[in-house]
Amino acid sequence: MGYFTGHTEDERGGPQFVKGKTKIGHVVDDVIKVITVAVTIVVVAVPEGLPLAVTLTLAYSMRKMMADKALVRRLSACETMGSATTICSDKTGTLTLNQMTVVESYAGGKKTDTQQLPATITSLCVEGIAQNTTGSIYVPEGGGDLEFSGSPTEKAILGWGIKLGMNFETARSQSSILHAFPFNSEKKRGGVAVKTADGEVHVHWKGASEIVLASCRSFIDEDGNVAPMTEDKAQYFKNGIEEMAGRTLRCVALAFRHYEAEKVPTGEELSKWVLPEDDLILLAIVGIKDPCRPGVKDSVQLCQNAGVKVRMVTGDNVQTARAIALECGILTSDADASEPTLIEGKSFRALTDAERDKISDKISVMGRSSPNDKLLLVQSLRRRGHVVAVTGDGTNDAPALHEADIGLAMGIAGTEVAKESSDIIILDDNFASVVKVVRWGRSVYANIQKFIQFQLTVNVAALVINVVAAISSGGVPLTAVQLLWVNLIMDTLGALALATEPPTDHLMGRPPVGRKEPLITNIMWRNLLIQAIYQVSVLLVLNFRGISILGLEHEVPTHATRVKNTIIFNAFVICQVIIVEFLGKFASTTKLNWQQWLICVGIGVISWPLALVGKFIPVSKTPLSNKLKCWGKKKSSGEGYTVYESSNVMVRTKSLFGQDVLVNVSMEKPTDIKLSGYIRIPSKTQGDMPTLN
Ligand SMILES: Nc1ncnc2c1ncn2[C@@H]1O[C@H](COP(=O)(O)OP(=O)(O)OP(=O)(O)O)[C@@H](O)[C@H]1O
Ligand SMILES: [Ca+2]
Repeated sequence: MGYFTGHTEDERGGPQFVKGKTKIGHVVDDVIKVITVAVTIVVVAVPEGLPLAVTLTLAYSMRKMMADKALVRRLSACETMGSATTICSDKTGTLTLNQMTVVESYAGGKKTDTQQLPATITSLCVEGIAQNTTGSIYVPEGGGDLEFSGSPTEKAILGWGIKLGMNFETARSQSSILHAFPFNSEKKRGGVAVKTADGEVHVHWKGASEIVLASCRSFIDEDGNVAPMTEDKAQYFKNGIEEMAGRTLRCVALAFRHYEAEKVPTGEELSKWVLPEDDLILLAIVGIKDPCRPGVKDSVQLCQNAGVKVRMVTGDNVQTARAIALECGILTSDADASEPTLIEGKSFRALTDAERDKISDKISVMGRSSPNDKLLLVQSLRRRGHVVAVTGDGTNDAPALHEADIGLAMGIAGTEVAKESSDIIILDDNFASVVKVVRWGRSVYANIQKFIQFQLTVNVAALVINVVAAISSGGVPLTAVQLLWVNLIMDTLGALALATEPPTDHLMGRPPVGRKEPLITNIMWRNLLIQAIYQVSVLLVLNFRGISILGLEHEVPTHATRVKNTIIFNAFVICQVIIVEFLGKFASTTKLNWQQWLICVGIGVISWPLALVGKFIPVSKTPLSNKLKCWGKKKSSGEGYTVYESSNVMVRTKSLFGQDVLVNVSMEKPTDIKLSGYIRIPSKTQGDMPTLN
């Protein structure tokens, strides 16, 4: 506008546009210039580096997390993990070592030493142990230690069998298996029906001690005779279990019953046979030691300091769970150990959804839980606004892993199905690695925040300077090339630099962001405004008064303007901590003398103490975005978060592996700037991309 009304000046100081005199070619040239600046300003204003930065920081941390024994399957899970408010962990294998040995046993109606057992008990126990197992024992040919295979619990029980004098091969050959019901976490027991050499049928059961005990009608006494399970005796065994469990032991009971051979189904029917599970005769109860992982206590403490509540959800006995929880610091004192802090899966299951929501927050330990109870707990916690991370290993943990905000599967003990439904696989099954994931997640979140703050500052400053200058004088101090260059640097180098910042310890010293906090916090707004205002005011002063301030009045006007603009550009860039000496002519800058350089550096350097001083300005707790509601950007407000229009941006970018990917950056929740979709665009060469949702 100013141009066509003759208000702008050309390089010789005369009007640039004189009606009838200025050539058409000139006008087109100048119009193109104006359009270039306009387009540049738009390019600068759009933070198109954001998806790149997000992808970069996620991909970078993903690679680093591999070293910390976490395999990330869904990229955005790392960032979500940073805002986790609670972790529901398994006990066996995650908090404990999963190295089990039988250290105590009840058999023959009392606490025993394996040596002095009557032969009837030993032979029945051996039969049950050898046949009712999914593990096996291998005897190395040249002698040496026996080799056990199977789950740790199975191995421990097989080991106890050896102590009883069992010879695995012989015991296996002495009877034949008719039908088996493999152990599962739902029923917490496994059984097998065998036919002995003399034609008898025995049904052996092995499983969670108090559950098996409840179906026993008799036991074998110290003389090897079957004796009825009186109330006294049942109580005696129960006390024994409680006492062992109280010392962190995991209790498994062995029982059997006779069955009429003629009643055993044949042919087709046999495979559908439901093994009889009542009227059992108790053979033995064993206490298995599975020590806490060293360092677990510290990891739990670390989580607590970070405001992340650790909960234990285990299939094990409530008392065992309690003892282990006390040992690793999930429970702090015996006083805690009452409902609902310590709860049994059964009672939790029996509640209604509303009742569950009332207590779920308080639950620290859930014992004797089935995989479905885990799911119920996760659902309830999520309804309470928690960001829930869940660990799981079994096939039927899949629903809970799926439902959780972050599902963590165990790499060693985990089944394929569990891994398939998880977001992250913990390769060494260790709880400490879970905590490391939290740390990485927080660092990812912080890096994205830093990048946004950085970009917004630069964008705001560049825009304001140019717009103000353009409106008032028609000329822009930062040219299109300069702006594009700055933009390039900001978007790529800025993304690289900030995305690859490693996590620091102080990340674990503050509470999690949870669901409610906006992505751009008030602190960020404050820092951003301070920097932007400083840069804008200094640079604008330079722009309008620069020539006199710098003492360039006596220079040729064109040169003076160039020096001034160069200073503005340099100061601007140094404000973003980047030096542009080598740019030379390309960005239409000229050589500066050392005093002029000093001014640039000086202006840039002031940004730094300013950032420190800024930290002392108090910031209100209510997110600024809430205060800005009236601006009409808001579409609807669900519980705890705000939904903005144009919430999804599909961006094409390159992954770290060099493939073209489409990234769907969802900004539905201010806390959740995340890759909600990640589609690989097929290319001829496909590297080993992680599978993403
Ligand atoms: N192979 C097995 N045979 C018989 N009983 C078992 C076997 N494994 C476990 N048990 C019994 O079942 C109980 C619960 O097992 P479950 O698989 O539900 O939990 P877990 O996976 O061992 O524990 P967590 O949930 O903490 O990982 C154990 O306390 C034990 O008494
Ligand atoms: Ca940009």
